[in-house]
Amino acid sequence: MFLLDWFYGVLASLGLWQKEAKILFLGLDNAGKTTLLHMLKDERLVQHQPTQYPTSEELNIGKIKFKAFDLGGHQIARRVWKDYYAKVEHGSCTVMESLNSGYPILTKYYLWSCSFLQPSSLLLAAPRWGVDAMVYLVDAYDKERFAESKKELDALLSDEALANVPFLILGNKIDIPYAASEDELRYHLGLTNFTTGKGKVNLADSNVRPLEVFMCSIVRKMGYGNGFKWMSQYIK
Ligand SMILES: Nc1nc2c(ncn2[C@@H]2O[C@H](COP(=O)(O)OP(=O)(O)OP(=O)(O)O)[C@@H](O)[C@H]2O)c(=O)[nH]1
Ligand SMILES: [Mg+2]
Repeated sequence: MFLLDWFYGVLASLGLWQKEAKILFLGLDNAGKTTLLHMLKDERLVQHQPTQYPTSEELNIGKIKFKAFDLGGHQIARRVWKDYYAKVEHGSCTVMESLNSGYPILTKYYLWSCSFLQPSSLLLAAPRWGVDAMVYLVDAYDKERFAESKKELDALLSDEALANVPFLILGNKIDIPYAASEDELRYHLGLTNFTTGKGKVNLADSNVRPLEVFMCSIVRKMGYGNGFKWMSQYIK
């Protein structure tokens, strides 16, 4: 069973062995979310079109269940991020899906969204999920967009629905010369005093949300493994 051994090895090396987790990949468009997802899934580097519609990848082998949602990072896609991480609240919150756009849209957003998205046909109920961990990707080379990325990150960090969710911030593309350093990225994202420490840091009794920055290059297969290992200690 060489293949299975190899596969267990990959998940174990990422610290995801015997964990069952829903992980959301967010970040601006072009940050590298889909590239990362596919690298985790089958270690293949594939060139992707910008993600138009939410996709999920599920891996089930033995006791491991690893489900990742990749929502796309362009402007319209960002509106539905919340639908994917908000916890189920009392009663049911109606989430609708426009078949045209592929995006589930909360009822209250629906009216003002529709002229943009022009949904025509059936509306389907879609579930809402809580998430176990958040992976937020930033293109460390694209310094002009740090402010935009910070704005979206701040909105996520201040959302009560995510109050206790561990955040792994990945500064991607460090293979490109002049990409930002870790300190630079931390500074521009306003995280200088908010990261909780690498390695094993027990935050269980502290009510502090685990948050850390790791630099990586997905195409070089480096850096993100340490980030996932760090994150996995906080996934129950
Ligand atoms: N140099 C370099 N390029 C990368 C790296 N990771 C991803 N890319 C490139 O960045 C571009 C965007 O990657 P995607 O994975 O499609 O980005 P995304 O976050 O899914 O973007 P949206 O789907 O638009 O939200 C692609 O051209 C990738 O090949 C990296 O580590 N280094
Ligand atoms: Mg994508």
